[in-house]
Amino acid sequence: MIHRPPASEEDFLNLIDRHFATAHPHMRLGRGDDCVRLACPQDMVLSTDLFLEDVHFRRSYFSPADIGHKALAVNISDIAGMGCRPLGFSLGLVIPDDPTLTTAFWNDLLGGMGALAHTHDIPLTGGDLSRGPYLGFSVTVWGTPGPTGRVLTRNTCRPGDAILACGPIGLARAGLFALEELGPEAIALVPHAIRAHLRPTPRVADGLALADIPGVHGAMDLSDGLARDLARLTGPGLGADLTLTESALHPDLIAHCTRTGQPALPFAVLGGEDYALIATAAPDSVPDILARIPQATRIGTVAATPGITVNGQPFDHTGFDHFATHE
Ligand SMILES: Nc1ncnc2c1ncn2[C@@H]1O[C@H](COP(=O)(O)OP(=O)(O)OP(=O)(O)O)[C@@H](O)[C@H]1O
Ligand SMILES: Cc1ncc(C[n+]2csc(CCOP(=O)(O)O)c2C)c(N)n1
Ligand SMILES: [Mg+2]
Repeated sequence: MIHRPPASEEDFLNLIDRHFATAHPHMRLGRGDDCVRLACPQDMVLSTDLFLEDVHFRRSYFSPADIGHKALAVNISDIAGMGCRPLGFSLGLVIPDDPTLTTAFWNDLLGGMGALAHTHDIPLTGGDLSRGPYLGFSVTVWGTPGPTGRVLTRNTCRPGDAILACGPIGLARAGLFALEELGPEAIALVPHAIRAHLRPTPRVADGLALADIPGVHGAMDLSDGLARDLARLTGPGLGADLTLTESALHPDLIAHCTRTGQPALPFAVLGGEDYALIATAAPDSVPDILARIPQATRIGTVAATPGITVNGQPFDHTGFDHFATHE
């Protein structure tokens, strides 16, 4: 039976129960009723993200466990981008009529998701499932601020603020392009880039640390690439002067760009799906930030006029947009 799709909704829900506990201190009443009853703190943040086959992932190079991990990881990353910690999540599933989506497949997928949920000690509080034209996930995750009660937002920086990044820039894009070109074979060439694309790590600890430093003015997670997300961080009327050297980029990104004959810096600035955090901060707080978050790097300065420059040159390409035809 493990090699066939679950036979009924009830079978599916039983499978979910095998991977996710029905009791947790955050739930006063767990899955099984019309609604979950939560034990919530007063101050919460909440976010929803879709994760769709052939838009966000492909089954040809994502393992089932990778799909489960990333569907949840990109959502937890939004909580991290607010400087908060996650508390729980719900899961919407769209499932095509496909004999290869066996119980074994779902066990692996829910196992990948469950392992990440376990890492962050967050319960699956409920969800919904339906037949549909292709495989898709809608995850809603919520969280709460850290001990200081501070939430980091966008549109809160001033000209002259430092721009910082926690996590590699552009690496996941190198992984995506290598996988799209070569399939799973790409792992031998650029293993870190492949992992960055398939298994992003939500940077919850970094976000909480940023929220704890008064000089930090704002933050967000980087999903559409610096070229598109920087303007969202600074808000209208401001821009970003980036100072980036190739030596600051990950060697796998350089290897991918060298092999495919393209300049590495623009590739990195366009890069999407890194789920790094970007933050703005008063310049005099940068040493404190770098001391407390050693993996953070300063990548530039907030400019008083809109637009992005990279090492003094205007950067006119835009990053990822679901509705644009070109990057
Ligand atoms: N269908 C929708 N209905 C209402 N609000 C939406 C809808 N889609 C997006 N939004 C809101 O628009 C804002 C930007 O959404 P978006 O999904 O681009 O978030 P993001 O954090 O910038 O990207 P990502 O989700 O990739 O991290 C969010 O506040 C989101 O809640
Ligand atoms: C098959 C395939 N084609 C293209 C991409 C690239 N991609 C898809 S969504 C996105 C931005 C983040 O998503 P969202 O804005 O929905 O949160 C990016 C960069 C991919 N991952 N897989
Ligand atoms: Mg986000």
